[in-house]
Amino acid sequence: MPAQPRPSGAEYAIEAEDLHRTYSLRTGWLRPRRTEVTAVRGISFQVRPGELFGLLGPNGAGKSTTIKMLNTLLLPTSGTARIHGHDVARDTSEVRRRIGYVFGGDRGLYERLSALDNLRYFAELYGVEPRVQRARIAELLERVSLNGRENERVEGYSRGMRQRLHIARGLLHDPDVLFLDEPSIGVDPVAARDLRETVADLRATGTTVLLTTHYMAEADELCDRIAVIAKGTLQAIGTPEELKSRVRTRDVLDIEVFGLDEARLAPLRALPGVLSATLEEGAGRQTLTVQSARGTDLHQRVLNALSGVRVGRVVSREPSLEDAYVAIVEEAGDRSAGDGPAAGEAPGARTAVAA
Ligand SMILES: Nc1ncnc2c1ncn2[C@@H]1O[C@H](COP(=O)(O)OP(=O)(O)OP(=O)(O)O)[C@@H](O)[C@H]1O
Repeated sequence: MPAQPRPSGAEYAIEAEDLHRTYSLRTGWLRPRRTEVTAVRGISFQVRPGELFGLLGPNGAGKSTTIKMLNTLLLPTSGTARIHGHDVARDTSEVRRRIGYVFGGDRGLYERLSALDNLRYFAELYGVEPRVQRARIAELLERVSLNGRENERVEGYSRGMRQRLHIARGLLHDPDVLFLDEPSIGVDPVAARDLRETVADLRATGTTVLLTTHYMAEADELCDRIAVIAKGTLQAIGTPEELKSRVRTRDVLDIEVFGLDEARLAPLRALPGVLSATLEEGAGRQTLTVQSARGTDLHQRVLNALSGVRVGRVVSREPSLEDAYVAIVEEAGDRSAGDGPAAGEAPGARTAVAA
């Protein structure tokens, strides 16, 4: 749990109450018509001050839409959200004063300017008082480990350095709540580790963090609690350990395979005792993960079902947060459980097949 939450009059830093959001789209060219996409259908949760809270879910689950409603970029279609007790729709400027928003990727920094000039520019823009700017920028550069590199142009920065600069930018006005939307996307493993340290250090300042990520190891390491969203609704919420306990009664086999076609997963689904099978592709290799009820010795039967497929290492292991996540998302009927990179640091594609 966080060391020293910031004092606040409100019990919760973030409150979402039955949030809904529908997008209206114009489709068709000859005969245009309006269609509606409901991205978020009744999401409620609370985050305590100082908590590091993860929001996980497959592509299209509604994470970004939820964050945009919480950080005032989108109005909810119905429901309410509050930041430290301030309604996001009614007290917009007070909410904006209290939040910072950091998104992954390359947008949002001036390439031809140095890190220092970027921070000076945004400090002006965010109305940081001139007399506190200098000390604040120096403190943030140190906090994100960019001190000593602040006079270099951002165009020469690595992805990891840019992300840490993004975090410094998001903290310039000393927000109570920081939204971190996929901060480690496209960042190499070593830089991702540094980034995680930066995020973990935010705890010591009492900042509340809402983090979205597709990297389960990152969520497991960093988050006090995690909410899993699928199909626009909240499927599970709890500490990483609580979520993992949902699959504690399962056995997991990781099998390295080569050239496995998705169609070959069908016989695996049919095996008695198989609860799920996912195929992850990344860094030139495939890993087949099979979950089964504890005690069902599936090892040989799974290998028989893979006859003709080149098989490498086979590892039997304890269920991880990622296995819990796959189980939760599949229970929600979402077949894209593993969309995007998930287990390690390297981006990979996953195909989930519910048994
Ligand atoms: N501006 C928009 N107009 C229409 N539909 C949208 C818009 N933004 C999102 N959607 C739809 O709303 C649903 C939820 O999208 P959202 O971006 O919130 O999901 P997500 O969980 O953040 O996904 P990802 O992990 O891919 O970013 C999807 O079906 C998406 O296509």
